[in-house]
Amino acid sequence: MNIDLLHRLSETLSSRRNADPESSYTAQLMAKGPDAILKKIGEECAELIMAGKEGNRLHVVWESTDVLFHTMVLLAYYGLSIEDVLQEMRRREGISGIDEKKARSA
Ligand SMILES: N=c1c2ncn([C@@H]3O[C@H](COP(=O)(O)OP(=O)(O)OP(=O)(O)O)[C@@H](O)[C@H]3O)c2ncn1[C@@H]1O[C@H](COP(=O)(O)O)[C@@H](O)[C@H]1O
Repeated sequence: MNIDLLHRLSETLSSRRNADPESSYTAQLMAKGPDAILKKIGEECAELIMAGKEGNRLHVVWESTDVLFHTMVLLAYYGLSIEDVLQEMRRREGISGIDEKKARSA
């Protein structure tokens, strides 16, 4: 994964928070508020599920990118970035899924 690209994209998305809604797709989506972003994530997740069911690898990559992009828009909306997600992934590194499940239910 090209982490620099994700950091650059995070910065761009963060700069869209107070941008003119007419100036970009992201600025327009953010101006509509969290419900609009969440609706978009829901739609993109549904499209990813359909792509996964059909088994078209290119389609799976395309829809995964849409899900990741819109998730990053939500993060930026709340003043977060991909770095916050990477930090959580680093924390989980080496923790088995079973340990994580126990930690969540504790
Ligand atoms: N990676 C993306 C990206 N992925 C997907 N999309 C947009 O997400 C939307 C996906 O929604 P759909 O597939 O449903 O397409 P749609 O029907 O056009 O969308 P809706 O009108 O229904 O919302 C499309 O409009 C895509 O253009 C993206 N828009 C922007 N980026 C990146 O974000 C940066 C900032 O974008 P802007 O703020 O828009 O300039 C860009 O430089 C890109 O690097």
